[in-house]
Amino acid sequence: MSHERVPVAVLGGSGYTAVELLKILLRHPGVRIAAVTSRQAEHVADLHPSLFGRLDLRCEPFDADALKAKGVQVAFGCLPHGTSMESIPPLLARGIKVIDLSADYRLKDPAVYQQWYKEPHHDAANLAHAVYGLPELYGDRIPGATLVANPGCYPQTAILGLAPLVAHRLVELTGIIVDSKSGVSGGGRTPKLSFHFPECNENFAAYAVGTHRHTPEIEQVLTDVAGERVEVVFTPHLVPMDRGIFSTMYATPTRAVTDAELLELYRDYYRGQPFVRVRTTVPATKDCAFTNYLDVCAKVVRGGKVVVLAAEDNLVRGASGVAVQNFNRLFGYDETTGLL
Ligand SMILES: NC(=O)C1=CN([C@@H]2O[C@H](COP(=O)(O)OP(=O)(O)OC[C@H]3O[C@@H](n4cnc5c(N)ncnc54)[C@H](OP(=O)(O)O)[C@@H]3O)[C@@H](O)[C@H]2O)C=CC1
Ligand SMILES: CC(=O)N[C@@H](CCC(=O)OP(=O)(O)O)C(=O)O
Repeated sequence: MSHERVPVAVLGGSGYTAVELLKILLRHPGVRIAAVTSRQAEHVADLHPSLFGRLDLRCEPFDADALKAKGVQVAFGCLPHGTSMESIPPLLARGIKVIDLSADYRLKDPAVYQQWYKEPHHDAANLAHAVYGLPELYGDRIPGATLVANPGCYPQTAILGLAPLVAHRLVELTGIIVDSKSGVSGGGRTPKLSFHFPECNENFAAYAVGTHRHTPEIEQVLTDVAGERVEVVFTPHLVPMDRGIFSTMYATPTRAVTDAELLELYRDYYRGQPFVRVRTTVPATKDCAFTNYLDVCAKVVRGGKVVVLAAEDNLVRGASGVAVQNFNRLFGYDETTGLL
């Protein structure tokens, strides 16, 4: 298929997901970066020296009319949740599609959003038609979407790690344990005390125990996959490394299973999916670093529990890579364009 390059905008240009996205978009043959918005009136390469000589563009303030006038067809929202749902409605109203990397349009029920995000949802109208952008599960819904809610970083490891098991009811659907670890870039570039070098270096700790806002996202999608309520205990940890997420999931099988059966099950479930690698060996964050791959391996251990191990790069597969996967589906490109 031959395409004109699609003019795109990146919102929240100074952040980590934005720079990762810009690097991918620069090597995408079907994209023209028409605008980068930021509250900082800087050249993009001054905010991100790694883009020096690669992108000659000044950041501009967010203005939906100005983006429309530039012919922007799709905006990638790299903004914090809360801010995102303020910026997105004027874009949609002007016919600009949006791939939102924030969590604002992931949870179907605004009351659940308020419960876990501790603020009311302000855009229920657009929430109602947002498509959850996890291509391996909802790929068919993406081409016709106007608003794609890019999935969360931790949730992708848990959802893709557990989906084959819950889809086949091979494990009990409640009490599944999701024990996750993230590198510090998972917290973004905006400074915060716990990400300050002396605080997190040589340190390892859990946070948001029992309260992390990715819990309802994981449950919402796995419940959809199972067709019955799934409940997880999700505990995130901060690891003193730059990037990567590793999740270990523990589930109780509903009948005796073997490693060979699990391998077959996962291979079948992800057949034809270019970015999920079903492994026979234990994955590691370095195996997926700087790539859009999510590696997964399921094993039966002593006592009969099933243990699932999943690894990804939080900034690529966890955010900007999967956003481009969604872009490819929206605009009819091969799913892997720009990503291999
Ligand atoms: N980091 C990760 O691994 C992942 C992040 N995400 C999500 O992607 C989004 C972006 O994350 P990330 O890039 O890490 O975050 P960063 O903190 O690195 O960047 C966010 C950018 O948003 C802009 N911004 C911040 N506050 C405001 C505000 N009040 N009003 C307007 N703009 C604001 C800033 O850009 P500027 O100063 O240029 O205006 C800032 O650089 C978030 O919603 C995050 O939850 C999703 C998956 C993984
Ligand atoms: C290490 C760290 O702080 N991680 C972040 C992940 C945030 C993130 O990226 O959230 P979304 O995927 O929902 O946008 C956190 O736990 O809040």
